Amino acid sequence: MAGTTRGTTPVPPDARPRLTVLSGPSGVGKSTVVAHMRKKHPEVWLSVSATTRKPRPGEQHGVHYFFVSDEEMDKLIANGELLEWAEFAGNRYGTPRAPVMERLEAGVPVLLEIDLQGARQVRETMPESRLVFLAPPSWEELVRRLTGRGTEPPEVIERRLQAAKVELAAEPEFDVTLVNTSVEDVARELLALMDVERS
Ligand SMILES: Nc1ncnc2c1ncn2[C@@H]1O[C@H](COP(=O)(O)OP(=O)(O)OP(=O)(O)O)[C@@H](O)[C@H]1O
Ligand SMILES: Nc1nc2c(ncn2[C@@H]2O[C@H](COP(=O)(O)O)[C@@H](O)[C@H]2O)c(=O)[nH]1
Repeated sequence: MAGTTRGTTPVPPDARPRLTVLSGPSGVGKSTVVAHMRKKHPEVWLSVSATTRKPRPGEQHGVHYFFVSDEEMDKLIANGELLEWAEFAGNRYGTPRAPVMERLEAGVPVLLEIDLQGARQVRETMPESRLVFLAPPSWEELVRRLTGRGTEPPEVIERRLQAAKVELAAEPEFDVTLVNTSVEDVARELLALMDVERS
């Protein structure tokens, strides 16, 4: 499903970077922050998830997501190929396991951008991971961002906002909270947390 890092020398477990998980309600700005940080630090490897959601205009298979059918997702789950997976607002999403493990073994800093349910699964299976919660400056601003993005119809926005209430209540489960007031500031803080850049 994705490229490999075959040929690289494995880094001893103690010297490997911790897996970083970025979660937060839909529309808070996770993708925007990650795109900003990777412009300056493309060496941070962002996992490409599989999803049953239909592509938005401009989204490319293998770049933004692996867009799969329900049957293909069933197989990925049944074959144990996903590190975690969840149903979110009517679609399924999951993290392909092998590419993540290969990068970590090669000493590459790895970032997952996933929902709360996925973050909880990673906490269970990889307790050494760092869980970062991205919070909006306010509820009103979250609604403004999600609506203003213009990618979902009103009924989907409503589902995502219902999920957002649950996600916001789970903030204390995370190791760190960053408030997305400024994309530049949050990207810098995330890079510092990942030991990629000093703050
Ligand atoms: N700090 C910010 N200030 C103002 N607008 C922002 C900020 N960060 C992101 N946005 C805007 O908010 C909208 C949602 O951002 P984005 O798509 O990155 O959210 P997301 O958390 O990745 O959402 P989803 O979980 O649904 O994929 C976008 O239109 C983006 O430009
Ligand atoms: N548990 C997982 N959640 C994922 C994964 N990939 C993305 N996501 C999260 O889903 C929602 C909706 O994403 P969208 O692209 O449809 O707006 C958002 O919270 C993502 O972070 C995954 O592999 N596992």
